[in-house]
Amino acid sequence: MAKTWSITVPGSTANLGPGFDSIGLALGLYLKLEVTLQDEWEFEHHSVHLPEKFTVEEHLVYTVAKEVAERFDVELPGCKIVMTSELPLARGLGSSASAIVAGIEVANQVCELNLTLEQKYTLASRIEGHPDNASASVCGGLTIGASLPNGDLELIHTQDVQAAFAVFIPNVELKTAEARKVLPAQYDKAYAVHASANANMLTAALLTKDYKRAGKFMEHDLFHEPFRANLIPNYHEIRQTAKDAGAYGTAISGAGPTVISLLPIEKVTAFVEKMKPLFPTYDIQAVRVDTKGVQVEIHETIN
Ligand SMILES: Nc1ncnc2c1ncn2[C@@H]1O[C@H](COP(=O)(O)OP(=O)(O)O)[C@@H](O)[C@H]1O
Ligand SMILES: N[C@@H](CCOP(=O)(O)O)C(=O)O
Repeated sequence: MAKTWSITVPGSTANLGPGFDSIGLALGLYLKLEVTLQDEWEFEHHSVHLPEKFTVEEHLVYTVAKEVAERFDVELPGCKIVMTSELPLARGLGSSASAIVAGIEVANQVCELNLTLEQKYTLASRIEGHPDNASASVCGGLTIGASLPNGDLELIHTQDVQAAFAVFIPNVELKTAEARKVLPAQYDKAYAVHASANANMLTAALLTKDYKRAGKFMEHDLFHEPFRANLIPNYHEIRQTAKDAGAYGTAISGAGPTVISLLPIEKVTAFVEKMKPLFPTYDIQAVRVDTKGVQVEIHETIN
């Protein structure tokens, strides 16, 4: 019997404004892998949204799968991986986190590790460096995470999100590592207290489904947006235009340069149509919330 694994990983948006490095939301834009066993590692990329030049040894999916196999002290067999993706790279839609989650799932399947959801999101968050995108890609829905001093990750997640989102994806990349360099090393006490109060309000509003208020606090981040705004094309114009067209609020998606608006479900289609001619160089899409997280289908064929 030969096995093929079909692995589907959702992309994600992180932060939603002040939920910096903690809040993630899985989006219905997917990275897909078809995995078969063979002697040597090989990747085939079938999408404009995937790296063009790469070596197997530097490929994020491979390096993560290898790291996970080594951590569990098992041999990683050779694999052929055919990938397609709806996630543009370095746009703030969690492509790196989805590749990390994919690498963990590849190792989980081909090495028969039987990882739990908790092991997957803990590993993915450690590798990515923050739990927001990684947890959302593993669990689906809305995730709120925090690492404890001993390295454990506490996560609350819910699939119950009754609001709509639209993304404005510009045709430029911004590497997350670059967008993290502009952030201050420290915050003044009063500033941090204010920033954290805004994050608390965002979280409480999201969990009580008070989306109007969630939108308001999406626009009151003090942790990262004030320092990144200049890196984000049309940041102020999009926020204002989106608000005028009925969005509850708009924030940088992850580290940018995409921005994301939160809207009442019934308004999202008209909103997107209204925005398209106003920002013609952007790919503007209504995106649904993914509620499943990473998914695996196993197909067995007789050789
Ligand atoms: N499917 C993938 N396969 C291999 N590498 C990937 C994949 N997706 C993302 N990456 C790597 O992650 C980088 C983008 O990561 P990052 O700057 O964090 O942006 P993003 O906001 O999209 O996560 C890409 O340039 C590429 O090196
Ligand atoms: N919390 C991180 C999120 C980065 O998300 P990405 O999709 O841009 O990788 C940050 O804001 O740096």
